[in-house]
Formats: sequence, C-alpha cells, structure tokens
Amino acid sequence: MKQDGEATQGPEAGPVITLSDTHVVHKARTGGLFSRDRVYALTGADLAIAPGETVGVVGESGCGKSTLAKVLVGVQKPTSGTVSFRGRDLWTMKPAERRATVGAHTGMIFQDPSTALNRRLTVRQILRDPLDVHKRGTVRQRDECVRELMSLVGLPRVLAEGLPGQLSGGQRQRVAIARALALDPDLVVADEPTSALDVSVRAQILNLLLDLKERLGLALVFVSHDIQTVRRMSDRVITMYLGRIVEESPADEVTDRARHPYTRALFSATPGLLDPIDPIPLVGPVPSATRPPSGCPFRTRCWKADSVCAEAMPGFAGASSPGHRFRCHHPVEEEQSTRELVAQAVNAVPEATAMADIPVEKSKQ
Ligand SMILES: Nc1ncnc2c1ncn2[C@@H]1O[C@H](COP(=O)(O)OP(=O)(O)OP(=O)(O)O)[C@@H](O)[C@H]1O
Repeated sequence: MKQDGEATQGPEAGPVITLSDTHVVHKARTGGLFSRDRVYALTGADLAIAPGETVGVVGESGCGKSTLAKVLVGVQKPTSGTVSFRGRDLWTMKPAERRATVGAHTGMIFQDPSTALNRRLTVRQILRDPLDVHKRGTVRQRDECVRELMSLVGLPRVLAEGLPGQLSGGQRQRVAIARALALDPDLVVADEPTSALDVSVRAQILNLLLDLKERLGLALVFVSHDIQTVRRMSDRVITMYLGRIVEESPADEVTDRARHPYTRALFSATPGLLDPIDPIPLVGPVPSATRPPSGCPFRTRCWKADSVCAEAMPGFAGASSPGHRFRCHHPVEEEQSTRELVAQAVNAVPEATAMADIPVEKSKQ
C-alpha cells in the first residue's frame, strides 16, 4: 500500500484523468421499444483532474453528475469524445487492458453500501477480492494488506469475519471505502457517499475521506446534493446543468463569487451558506434531458436570458482568478452580491418566463 502522503508521481505527473469533448447519450427509458428518443446525459464535457485534487460536483437531480462519475471510473462508455487515464485513451485500449487500468488505478464509492457490498462475503473476503483478481503480492501479503486496509479506515479487526448485514451503516461504508482503496488507486470517485447514512455518522465518514485523501495523495471526485459539504470537501467545484459543465470554480469562490447565474441560484438556495435571504427565483423545473433547450440549456429558467442565449452555447470564459471559468453569455458581475441578484431576478422573472416559451429543440452543440 501507499505510505502517508505518497502520491503517485514520476513521469505521469500530469492530470490523472482527462475528459475531452465527452458525450453520453442514452436511449430514453420511456417512449416504448421503438422510440427514437434520446437522453443527453453528458454533453461536451472537458475536464482534467490533477493528482491529489478534490473536485466537487453539484447540480440538480438529473443534471448528469452520476453519469460523469461513471465515465471517470470507466463504468460508462462515452458515446463520443475521449477519456484519457494518465494520457492514455481508455476506450481505445483492449477490454482486458482497460479493465486492468481502471481496476488498478480508480476506485468508486457508491451511495448505499448495503447494495454495493456482496452480502454473502465476509469483510475479509470483500477486501481480498480485488487483491486476488489483480494478483497483488503473495497470499500472506494480501492478508496483511486486508489488515492494513481495515486499520486505515478505522474498522476493528474483529469485524474481519463479519458479514455486511451484521455491520452498522457507517461500518459498511468504511468497508466500501477500504475496498475502493485496496489497489492504491490514483483516483477515487465518491457518488453521494453519505446520503444513505444516519446523520450522526455522516461527519465521521466525510472526515475519514478527507483524512485518507491527504494521507494517500488521492485525487477525489465528490458528487453530492449537499452543497455545504461539497464546498467544504473540495478544492474545485464543478456545476452541472442538463448534462453540461457550466462552471468550474475554486471552492472558496463558489458561494458568492460564482459567475454563472445557475451556480449563484443553486448556492443561494442552500440554507446556512449566505446571510439569510430568499433564494434567487428560477422559472420552472429542469427541462427534460431528452429535449434540452437550444443554445444555453439554462436559458429557459434564467432571469438574464435573451435571444442570444437561445442561439448558441457560449464557450468557456475565464474569471479573474486562475482555475475559474464559466459558460454564460451574460455572466454575473464579479463583485455582485447574491442579495442584488435576488432583486434582479424577482423583477426579471416575467421576461424570463417569456424566454422559456421559445421552443426547445435538440441541442446542436
Ligand atoms: N441508463 C440510462 N438510460 C436512460 N437514461 C439515463 C440512464 N442513466 C441516466 N439517464 C438519464 O440521464 C440523465 C442524467 O442522469 P444522472 O443520473 O447522471 O443525473 P444526476 O445528476 O446524477 O441525478 P441524481 O442527482 O438524481 O442522481 C437523467 O435524465 C437520467 O434520467
């Protein structure tokens, strides 16, 4: 196993993983066997994750967060675009090589450890399994590694012969985390890792993840609806809307210096982050991912939208600080307070509602 603070470096010190114009399009689940409806789950994602970096992913339900997570760990094949691990395109590799690369270098932690762990295997067997599959070390070394993993995640040794059903929710998630770390991955993706847990153990699991990331030098992608936690855990926050990455911001700027109206609206609706204010009002729900609006996908709900927004999706523009970029024709001013934006949005909502009536069509970008 990696020692404390030992990140994987050397000739591969560039990004751990890079997505380049990556799209995922599904056949729609609704609409019947012969339907030609498509769901645009991920559209044109460009993203590079550095070693040791924590990237949080936020966005409303259905905006593509889990799809992005699955693409990053090689579980979801992109419809087009590339996913490169340490500079090598995962999906041009032979299947066996891809499985070996993904298995050895990435780990995934799911929302619900009760369903993610095989109920018939003991903790020891669950943690031994990846070591056996990837033929790591001798049998004795694998047993030793299981003991180290248990200690790393704070599981008492006596639980080694326990079954998942005999453990508490928090202990099960510790097993899932240990399994994700078994092969010394460079990248761990945690998709809502605490939402199925009791509130009382959530903080423990989050602290464990933060501690492990520091000690092991992991790159961590953290997907959550809990915006406060994302901000606390992350170095950088990605905002997704209808399958698109619309903003990337340093975590300490995302609350009140985000430039994309959607990011500001999302954070304004999170209790406890800003002075008590009414959230920025948005028009209606997220549109269907089978018929995303033309141009900027957010324009049907945005108080700033005009006809330009219906025509084309803007490219990324940079904010004044490094690592902060956004895609918006009419970004929020750098120093504009959320209180001002609320007032602006309240006055503009009737116009925005009219904009929402511009017909949606399949996005062409
Ligand atoms: N296998 C699939 N077949 C068809 N549609 C899918 C499939 N997987 C995801 N989708 C659709 O793709 C879109 C993005 O889904 P995804 O699960 O990535 O969103 P999300 O932001 O993670 O949502 P949540 O926060 O609710 O988990 C949604 O419209 C979803 O219904």
